[in-house]
Amino acid sequence: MSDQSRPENDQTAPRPTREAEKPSIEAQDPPELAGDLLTAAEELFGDRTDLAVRFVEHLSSTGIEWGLLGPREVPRLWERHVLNCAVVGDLLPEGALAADVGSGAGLPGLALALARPDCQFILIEPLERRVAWLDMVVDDLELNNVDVVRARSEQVVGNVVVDIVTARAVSALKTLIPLTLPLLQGSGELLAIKGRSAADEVKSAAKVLKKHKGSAPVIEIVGEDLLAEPTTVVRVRVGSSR
Ligand SMILES: C[S@@+](CC[C@H](N)C(=O)[O-])C[C@H]1O[C@@H](n2cnc3c(N)ncnc32)[C@H](O)[C@@H]1O
Repeated sequence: MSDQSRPENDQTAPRPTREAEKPSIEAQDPPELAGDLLTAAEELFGDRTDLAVRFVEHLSSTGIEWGLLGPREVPRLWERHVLNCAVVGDLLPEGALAADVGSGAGLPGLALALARPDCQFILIEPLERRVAWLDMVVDDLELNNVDVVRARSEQVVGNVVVDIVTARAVSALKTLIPLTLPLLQGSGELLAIKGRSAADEVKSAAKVLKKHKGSAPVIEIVGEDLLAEPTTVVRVRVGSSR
C-alpha cells in the first residue's frame, strides 16, 4: 500500500522519525577553500582571508543553528555567497560609507567589509535574531568598520546618510528603490545584486525610478576574472558623485 492510499487512522502506518519531522538545523563542516576559490579569496580579501574563513565557519555553524540560512547552502557558501558578494567591492569608491539593507547573515555587508577595510559599513536589518548574530560575528572578527542597526530601512531615512547602498535578495527592484534610494539623500549609488531577472526588474522599475530621481540603471557583471559564475549588479545613481 502506498502512503497516499493508507487511511489516516491506520495504526500500522510507520511513524516518521524525529529526523524527518524536524528540519536539520545542525552545524555543518565549513566548505573547503582550495584551488580557484582560494585564489579568488586571497585576491579579494588579501590579509583578511583568515577572517573570511572565520566568517564562513560562522555561517556553517551558528548561521545554520540560528536558522539564518539553509543547510543546503553550506557546500556553496564560498562561490554562491561570500565570494559572489565580495567581488562587488570593486564598485565601491575609496573610503566610501555604505549601508547594506536587509543584511540577513551579512550578505553582502560582511563580505564587503572584509574585502574593503578602507570603507565603513552600516548593516540595516530589522529581525532581532539576525541582528544578534551579526553583532556576535562582528565582535568575533573584531571588525572596526561595521555597525549593525536594528531597523527597517524606511525607519532610518534622514538618520543614516550614505554614499552607497547595497542589497541582495531583499525585494524586486521596483520595491527596493523606495527602501534604498532615500538613504542616499540626493547623492550616491545603489548596488543591487540580482540574478537572471535583472533586465526584467529594471523594466518594471521605470516609474518608481523616475519618482525617486534615480538614473537609468546599468546592469554590470563583476568577478568574471575570478568566479565561474560572476555576479550581476544593477547600479542606480542619484545626483552627482560625492
Ligand atoms: C531573503 S533575506 C536576504 C538576506 C541577505 N541580504 C542575503 O542575501 O542572504 C531578506 C532580508 O531583508 C530584510 N528586510 C526585509 N525588509 C527590509 C526593510 N524594509 N529594511 C531592511 N531590511 C529588510 C529581512 O529581515 C531579511 O533579513
